[in-house]
Amino acid sequence: MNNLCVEELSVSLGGKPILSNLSANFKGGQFTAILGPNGTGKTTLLKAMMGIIPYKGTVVTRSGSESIPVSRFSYLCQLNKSPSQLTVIEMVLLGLVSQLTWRVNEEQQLLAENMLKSLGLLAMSTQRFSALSGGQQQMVAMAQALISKPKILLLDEPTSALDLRHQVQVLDLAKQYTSDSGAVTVAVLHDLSLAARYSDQLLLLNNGSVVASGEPKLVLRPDLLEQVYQVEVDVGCCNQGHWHVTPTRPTPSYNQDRKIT
Ligand SMILES: Nc1ncnc2c1ncn2[C@@H]1O[C@H](COP(=O)(O)OP(=O)(O)OP(=O)(O)O)[C@@H](O)[C@H]1O
Repeated sequence: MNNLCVEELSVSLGGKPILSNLSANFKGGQFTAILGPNGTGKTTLLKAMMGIIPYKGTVVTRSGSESIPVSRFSYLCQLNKSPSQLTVIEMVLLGLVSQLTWRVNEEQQLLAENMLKSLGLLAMSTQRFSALSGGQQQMVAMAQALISKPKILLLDEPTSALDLRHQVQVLDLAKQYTSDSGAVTVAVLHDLSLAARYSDQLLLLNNGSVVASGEPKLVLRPDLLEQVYQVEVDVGCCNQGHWHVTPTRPTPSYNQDRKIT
C-alpha cells in the first residue's frame, strides 16, 4: 500500500512564512483535492512534497515497508503555455525520461500512443507541441504525467484550461488510474464541485494552514467556505449524490486577515 504523510511542514519563501506546521495524510488508491484561495500555499505544498523547495518538517512516503524514490513521482505543474518544438508524442515520451536510452523502443512508443488514445489525442501525435491550444497542451501534459505509472501523482490545477467534456475525461482518467494502481493522487483544484465529484478526501487550506479535511460533505460547509473564500455560497447535493458549490456574491465585510474558526 502506498502512502504519503506530511508532518509539521513549514515553508518560507523570500523570508515570508507560506506554510506553517501543516500535517496531512494521503492514502494510496485515493484521490485528494487541495482547495483554498489564491496565494494560500497550495502549489507550495505540492512543491514541498515533490522535494523541489526547501522545507522544515517531514514528508514521508511508503510503499509497503520501502520509501518511494522521487523517480516514481509525477508532477504536473500549473499550465504555462510552452513554445517547445518537440512533437506531441515526444512530449509524452519525456514522462519516461528516466527509462529512455538513445532509441525509443516499440513498447515505449506503444505506451505513449495508448496514453494519447485514452485522451483522444492520437491524431495529434506528430504535431508540434507549440502549435496546440492551451487546453490541448494541458491534456498532453497529463499523458506525460501518467505514462511512467507513478506511485505519487501530484497535479496542479490539471483542468484549468479544459472545457467541461475534457475536465471529466482528464479527471476520470486520473481517478481510474488512482484506484487501479493504488497510487497516491493529490490535485489542486479551484472548482469545488468538480473536486467534490472526484475526491475521496478534500484538504482546505487558508493562509498556509489546513482549516478542514475529510470527505467532501464534511468540508464543503457554507459557513466555512464563506469564511475562507469571503464569498457567499449555495451548497447542495443533487439526485446523483454529487455535491455542488455555487458562489453567489462576495461577503459584504471582506476582511483578508479574518481568523478562521
Ligand atoms: N519564489 C517565491 N518567492 C517568494 N514568494 C513566493 C514564491 N513563490 C510563491 N510565493 C508566495 O507564496 C504564496 C503562496 O503561493 P502558492 O503559489 O503556493 O499559492 P497557491 O495557493 O497555489 O495560489 P494560486 O491558487 O493563486 O495558484 C504567495 O503569496 C506567493 O506570492
